Amino acid sequence: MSTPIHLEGTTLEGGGQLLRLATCLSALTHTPIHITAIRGNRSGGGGLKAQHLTSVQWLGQASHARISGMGLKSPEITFMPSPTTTNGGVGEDVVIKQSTPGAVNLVFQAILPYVLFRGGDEKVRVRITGGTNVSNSPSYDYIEQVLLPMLTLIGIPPIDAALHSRGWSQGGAKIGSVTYTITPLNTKLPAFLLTHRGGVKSIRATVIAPKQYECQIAEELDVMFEKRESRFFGTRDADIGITFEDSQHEKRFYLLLVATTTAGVKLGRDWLYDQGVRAGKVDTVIASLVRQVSNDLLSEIEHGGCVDEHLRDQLVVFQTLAEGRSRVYGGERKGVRLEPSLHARTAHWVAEEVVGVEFDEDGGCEGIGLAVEAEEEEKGEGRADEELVEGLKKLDVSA
Ligand SMILES: Nc1ncnc2c1ncn2[C@@H]1O[C@H](COP(=O)(O)OP(=O)(O)OP(=O)(O)O)[C@@H](O)[C@H]1O
Repeated sequence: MSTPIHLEGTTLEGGGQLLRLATCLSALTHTPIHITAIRGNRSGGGGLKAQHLTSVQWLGQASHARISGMGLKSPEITFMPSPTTTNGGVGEDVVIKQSTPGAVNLVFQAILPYVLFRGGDEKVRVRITGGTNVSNSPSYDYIEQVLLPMLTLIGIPPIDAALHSRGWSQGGAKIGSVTYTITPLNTKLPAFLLTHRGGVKSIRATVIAPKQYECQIAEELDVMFEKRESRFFGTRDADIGITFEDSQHEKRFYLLLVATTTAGVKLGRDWLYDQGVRAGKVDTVIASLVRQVSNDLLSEIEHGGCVDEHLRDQLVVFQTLAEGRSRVYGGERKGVRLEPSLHARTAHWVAEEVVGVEFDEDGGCEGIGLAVEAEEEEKGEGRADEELVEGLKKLDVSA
């Protein structure tokens, strides 16, 4: 087996995304890696948290990897996937349990490319428990309204999302659960171009907050939309929808705004306010929530790019694995191209180190054209593995 590629975990963003992307690419391409100073740029000493352990453990089982260094707070791991191709997909039902409200969608982010590119004839239902609305991670609502439609736009078979219950880390930890139904790819993902944005044709607001504030938040949103209509929609008629859900706790205020363009592009921005509201301060919290999220969405619309800040780094893995040159236009300000976020630059770096692709300044990348393993089996290189599928069906991480 070749010497593992070394990745220094404090590079650029230096958080958990570096670990997730590196292990996923390693598992898919059978490339051994060694990551040191894991999450070294995070406060509290870094190292593996439960959510990271869950993802690495699942990918390790799926790729028959030998892993050393697994454990809570561990600062380094070596991940050595089996060099032999295995086939047969990951099974039809995958259940990943977290006993804390660790972000469901960061686990999903880690394993989705593996499920897609591993191939297989059957749809895969992935049920993950944990937090569905957790700060600094994609919420269930963002995944359902932004990431999944954008993946369909770039050529991934539509993925269905079903929310069984919400999971929160604030207002008393509550474990939620989600099922994503994924159709694995049956051939290489062709290169994609996300370069034409189109004009904004509709905006949808998703509000999750204590029931008694429903009317007040709706009014605040109405006033904001009226003031900013021409900045959002230009000369087009405004098409606005607001949905409200009771968050059932004073510490849970969430707002997501998603713009849909004439080219089918989705741009989203959100904020989870989970600090608790001091007596007499609820007006300020609601006003800040609406102002902050609408400012963020406006700035995403005004740069003219085809991805919002968060989606940009989440598409890097698909550019890397597609066949041919994919390009994602990230927008510009005052005639100057917008720099990718630190998360996006970190993802570029990881992909460059692990599989040798190169990202250019225009958001372009020649992908490696990863063959789905079902294709390889037809050529006689794969082998079915019932035992593995059984193991992956249930992963229960109670760390
Ligand atoms: N509001 C949001 N909406 C959508 N995606 C988000 C949002 N906030 C963060 N993300 C995405 O979540 C991922 C967070 O990665 P990051 O390394 O910061 O998290 P992490 O694994 O929790 O690690 P750490 O605990 O080390 O911060 C990135 O892909 C980022 O784009």
